[in-house]
Amino acid sequence: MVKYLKQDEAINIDQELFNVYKFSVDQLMELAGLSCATAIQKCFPPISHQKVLVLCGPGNNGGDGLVCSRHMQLFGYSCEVYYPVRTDKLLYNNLMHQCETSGVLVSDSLSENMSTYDLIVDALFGFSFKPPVRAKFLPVMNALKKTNKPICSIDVPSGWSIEGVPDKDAINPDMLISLTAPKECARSFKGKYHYLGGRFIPKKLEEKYQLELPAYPDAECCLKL
Ligand SMILES: NC(=O)C1=CN([C@@H]2O[C@H](COP(=O)(O)OP(=O)(O)OC[C@H]3O[C@@H](n4cnc5c(N)ncnc54)[C@H](O)[C@@H]3O)[C@@H](O)[C@H]2O)[C@H](O)CC1
Ligand SMILES: [K+]
Repeated sequence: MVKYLKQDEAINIDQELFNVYKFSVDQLMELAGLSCATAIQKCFPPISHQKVLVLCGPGNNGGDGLVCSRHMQLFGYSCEVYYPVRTDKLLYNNLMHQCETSGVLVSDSLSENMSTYDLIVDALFGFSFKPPVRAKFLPVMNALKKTNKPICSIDVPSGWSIEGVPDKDAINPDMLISLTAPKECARSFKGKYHYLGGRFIPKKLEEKYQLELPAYPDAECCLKL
């Protein structure tokens, strides 16, 4: 059985990938975002889910969302990104520029009416989230709670504490793509599709943390759990 990670384990693995294995954040984010776009394409193809809203938060989970939207646009979706709190770093400025020059509309104003979209991608918060949600993100979290459109969460359903059980009024995504390995809270996931993505963990690191990752088929970058 694949291991479910505690918050500090997920953070330590991430740090080890950067500091010991010398990956750059750009590299891992590109692989993570591509694996998310690929998994989404398998479950919600563009023919039936053309118009997509990608909600991007202030950290690397939001960065995965930016990358994911660019790949989804290439796969034939029409993507719009809601990105309210931006990090003024070269990586994020470049990711935004790449989105815009790929035809993805990036905006900092929220369309309250999510019913015009066929699919919502939730890239607001990942494994570094600490509840409760801060004021700036309450409107988008409330809109997400209300929508009846399918939600696909990247790495963690936003608003869920990483190790606990979700609140009664928490979002209930239809799809979850766990990156590297599922986090403890993913045990409460009741949606239809649970995928694993982020196929970049060296064997030695997998063994050190006893991740027990399932074998990805062939050259696939994601896997249905
Ligand atoms: N090893 C991997 O699997 C990789 C995963 N990636 C993705 O990176 C995120 C984790 O990124 P990180 O920057 O550490 O944190 P988050 O995106 O989860 O969020 C931090 C961000 O959010 C703010 N924040 C925290 N709590 C709150 C709150 N209660 N309300 C509002 N805002 C909050 C905080 O201040 C930061 O700004 C992981 O989940 C994956 O998606 C990498 O892309 C590649 C390696
Ligand atoms: K998320």
